[in-house]
Formats: sequence, C-alpha cells, structure tokens
Amino acid sequence: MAAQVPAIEVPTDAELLQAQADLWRHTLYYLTSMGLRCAVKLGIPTAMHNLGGVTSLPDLAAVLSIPASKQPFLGRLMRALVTSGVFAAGGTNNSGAELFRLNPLSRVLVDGVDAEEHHSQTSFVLAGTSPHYMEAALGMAEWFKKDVTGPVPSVFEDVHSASLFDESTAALDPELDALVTDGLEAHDNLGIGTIMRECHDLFKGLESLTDCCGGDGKTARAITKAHPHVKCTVLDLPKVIEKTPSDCVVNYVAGDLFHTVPKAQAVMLKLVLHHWSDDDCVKILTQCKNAIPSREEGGKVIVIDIVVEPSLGPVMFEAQTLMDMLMLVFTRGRQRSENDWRDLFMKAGFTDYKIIKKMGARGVIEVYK
Ligand SMILES: C[S@+](CC[C@H](N)C(=O)[O-])C[C@H]1O[C@@H](n2cnc3c(N)ncnc32)[C@H](O)[C@@H]1O
Repeated sequence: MAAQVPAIEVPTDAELLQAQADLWRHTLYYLTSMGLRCAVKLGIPTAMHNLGGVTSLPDLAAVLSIPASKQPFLGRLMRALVTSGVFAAGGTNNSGAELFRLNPLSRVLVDGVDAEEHHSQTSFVLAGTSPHYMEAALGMAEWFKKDVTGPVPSVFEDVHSASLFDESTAALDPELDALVTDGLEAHDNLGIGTIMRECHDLFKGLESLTDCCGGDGKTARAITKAHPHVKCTVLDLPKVIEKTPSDCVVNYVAGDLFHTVPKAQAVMLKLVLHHWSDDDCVKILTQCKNAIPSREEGGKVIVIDIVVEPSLGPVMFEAQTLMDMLMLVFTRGRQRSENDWRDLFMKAGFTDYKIIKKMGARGVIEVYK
C-alpha cells in the first residue's frame, strides 16, 4: 500500500503574503551582496569619505563620473544599500535633496586612508563576492550528494580542484589569490586594537608568547608595543616568513604548526582553528600543548575565534552562522559553539579552559594543560 502523503496546511492570507515577501528577501539577498560589491567597485565609500562622509546623490554621481542617464539608478542602489545597513540615511540638505552618510560598516570600506586603526576591508568583499566564490556556492547541492571516504573536501575544492590559501588558488586565479591574501590580512588587523584595549590582562605578566600563523607580525608587534615585557615569536609558513622583513622586536620562525610550535609561556591561535577540521584542530592543539608549561607556571593556549551562540541575538547569530557557511563552502573548517570547543580541548588532552572575554561574535578563550 502506498504511503499516504500528509495533507498540506493551508496558510492564512496574511501568512501567505508574508511568506511571499520573505521568499523575495531570501531568494534575492544575493543582490544585496552584489550591490555591496558594486559600491566597492565604484569606490562609493571612498568617494563619500572624500566628500566629508555625507553626500547628496548629484554630488556623489559627479565625483564618481556616473553618466546622467544612470544617475536615477544610482539612487536606487543607494536606497537598497541604506536599507541593508551598508550606508545610513542622512536626512536632506537645504535644497531638500536626500543625503547619504557613511556608517561604521561603510567606513571600513574606505580605501587609501593611512591611520593606525583603519584597515580597509574591501578585499574581503571583493573576494567573498568573486565569480569563483559564487561558482563554488552554486555547487553546494551536487557536493552534498557525493559520498567520500577520508577527509571531506570543501565545496570550493570540489568545484575548482584548488584549495583556498595555497598555491593552487594562485594557479586558478592570481587575482583571487591576491584578494584572499589581502582580505585575510585586513581581517587579521581589524581587531587588534580592540583586543589590546579589552583584553589587557591576557598578556599581563606574560614572559613569552608564540603567535601561530601570525603572518607578517602585526599582531605580535602590537602586543609587544603594549606589553614590552612579552618576548613574541611569530610562527608561519616559510613562504610567508621569507617575505617578512626582520625587525628587532619580534622573532620570526618559519615552520608548520602541525609539526612543531616554538616553546613559550603562552601560544596564541587567533582566527586559525576555524579554518581546520576537528581532527586537524586536535593535532594543532596537541602541538600547542607541547609548547607551553603547566598552568601553575602560567602556561596557556589563547584561542581567539567565533563562539557560536544564539543568545547573542538574531543579527550576531546570523553573522556567525553565515561565517560557518563560509567555512563549509570554502574550507574544511567550521565555526564552533562552546560545547564544540570544549570537546576539542579535551580531545587534545587539556584539563580546563575559560572563556575570558566575549568581543562581538568572537570569544577569547584560555586553555590550560
Ligand atoms: C587564517 S590564518 C591567519 C590568522 C591570523 N592569526 C589572524 O588573526 O587572522 C592564515 C595564516 O596562516 C598561515 N598558515 C597556514 N597554514 C599554516 C601552517 N600549516 N603552519 C603555519 N602557518 C600556517 C598562513 O601562511 C597565513 O599567514
């Protein structure tokens, strides 16, 4: 006998209209991403900054050299980007023309400003909305249907036969590779000031620290500047360390964190583990554990990464789950909840951990052996 198909619940008229509007939103959200990409490509945030951070549409169109035939369309793009929170509405000027303002989000998309705490995030936007990223995301359904034995490749690897962050990305598309590298660096630098201000105690009394995957040493130099007593070592791959000019402040070590981590009182993994699978994280954490002394001697591993948590509210939680989807499609890693972190720490042989600070979507965790 054929299984009975359950009857479908018929929504009310109000529910149906809401469902349709919601469906428009969810189906068309990619146009928000593409509108953001378009704004970055046109240089809208930088032009607004040069205009004093607030502008009317005609002034904006003039500095961007947008032809008169396209100006009304620019207004529609700006309205959509104000609605999605990329820019802010700025009231009207004396002639009654609508004004648009930079807000904290669009300010981090201003290029060409040399200020200590300003790290333009345009490469993150351009990489994240690039054709290769879009193509990979379009391959998700096919990827789900394929069974595999052994480590599961990312959707990006499956679609492009290349892994992000290694030489194969450069072979696939050198421009994308440069954007991804720039995007990572900008991403890395964005939060350093906040960490220094909010987590002063993290480095207090520390004698030495190894920053794993510390790139060109910006984070390590910021730590040494604020805490001159901390002797900082940066570990990164030989291809990165070879290009890093040496300084007298930080010690640079070329190596692979899966094989050895330079010994120090504390080892830091800032925005590292979310790129790796659970099995790889256990290997990395085991190396870190071998590099530090006991808790009584001040030994700790400092993990700075997203801690997925619905209680942060729907907007922050959505940002966290989208960052998890980013990892699903583009890397073999994932974003983790506190329970996931605890499991990893225990599997790597640590005895205890403490989330010492929550900063936006991220947490700062101390892990002890
Ligand atoms: C996403 S991590 C950067 C994390 C950085 N600490 C931050 O705060 O954004 C990227 C860095 O990890 C380095 N890296 C990747 N695999 C590595 C490995 N096996 N050993 C050491 N460094 C590695 C890369 O060379 C790159 O500089």
